[in-house]
Amino acid sequence: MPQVQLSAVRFDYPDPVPAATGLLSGIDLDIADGQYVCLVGNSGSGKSTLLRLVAGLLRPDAGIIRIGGVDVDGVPPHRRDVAMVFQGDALYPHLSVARQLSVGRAKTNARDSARLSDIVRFTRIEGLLDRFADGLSGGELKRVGLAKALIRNAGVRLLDEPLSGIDASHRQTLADFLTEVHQRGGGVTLHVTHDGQEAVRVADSIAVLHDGRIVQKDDPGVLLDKPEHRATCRLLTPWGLNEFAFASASESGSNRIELDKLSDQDMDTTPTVCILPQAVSVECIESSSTPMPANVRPTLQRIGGDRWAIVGNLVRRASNRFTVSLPLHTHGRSDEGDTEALLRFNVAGHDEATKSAEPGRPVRMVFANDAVHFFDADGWRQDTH
Ligand SMILES: Nc1ncnc2c1ncn2[C@@H]1O[C@H](COP(=O)(O)OP(=O)(O)OP(=O)(O)O)[C@@H](O)[C@H]1O
Repeated sequence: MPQVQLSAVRFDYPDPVPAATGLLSGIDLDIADGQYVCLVGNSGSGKSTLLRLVAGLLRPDAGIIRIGGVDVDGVPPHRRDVAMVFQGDALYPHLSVARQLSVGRAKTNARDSARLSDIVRFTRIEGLLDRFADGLSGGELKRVGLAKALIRNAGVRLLDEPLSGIDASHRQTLADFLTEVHQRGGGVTLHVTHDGQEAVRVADSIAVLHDGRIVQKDDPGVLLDKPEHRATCRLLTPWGLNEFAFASASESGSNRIELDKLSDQDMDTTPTVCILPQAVSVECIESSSTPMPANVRPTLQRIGGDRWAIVGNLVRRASNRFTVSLPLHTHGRSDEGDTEALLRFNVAGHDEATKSAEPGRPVRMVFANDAVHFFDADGWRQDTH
């Protein structure tokens, strides 16, 4: 039963980059036996560090790590039933790839040989078996490192960015192979990636690491429908996420919400509104109407109980991608006057109204309730709107 549990795990390197909370400041993560979990987070958020803690290459400052229900504090890496693929894989430079794959392995039986040849085929390293590690490209090293880890047949597979540096045409096959290895081998796979879309494709469950904690762990569908933290939204919708500062709601409640430009310094300290680009339709307001004036603050308006609309000027369309500009005030700097700030708003529309929209005209974008998410100043979901 190689389930993996981290409880209140804290870790900082001895000379940490100054941070308010520390690198890993209280990780709670529960991975059941049989689960394929992707850990997503920004670069530098501590994903590789977390894998190293589970592997036993680092020791937590506080908290407990259990593998198969057993506290593994003080248990060395080779006694933890884990196999790890590192980002920059460490291979022996003076050994052929074929020898690297057999290092540390007892004599194989027929079943092991069949497994080995599957791994060699799916990682596409047949042509590399006689080569030495120090002559391999980054992508080739990655595939050999992956093969070496998978051959170990451990109960816990720790994969650090296993698909980065792999050709686009091979990524899907290799991703499918990783899930197949997981299904056949059982146990736990913990796969680190900064690519939210990769995570959605391969994982049973996605854990989002932000600010030293796991802010959400759930089925990919749940994360996409109900992101509990804006980090989830940002990581799982890296392209085309429309994010604004929440400027104000009207007195009558929350049916009209004024938006503002989200500046880089306000990214993590102000209430925000995220609008997903999926399932948005763009309607022409009137073919003869002139573009919207620049001094109108963009307003998100509820239309009916389950849809929202916002008006902007269509500036460009390419295939189904639209760029709509919203004239914005500069957030919090009213003393500087109404600076016209244009924001690109990308949508993916498919219906007839969307197809007839022409650049240079005002348009109304309409989206369903579940495409709009509100977050408080600390980034947590607000369901009151
Ligand atoms: N040995 C070390 N000593 C000191 N600081 C380190 C060490 N290794 C990593 N760090 C720092 O700890 C932070 C987290 O690093 P880590 O590699 O865990 O992040 P990551 O989320 O995996 O990033 P990426 O996605 O860019 O690989 C980074 O700021 C990194 O510079």
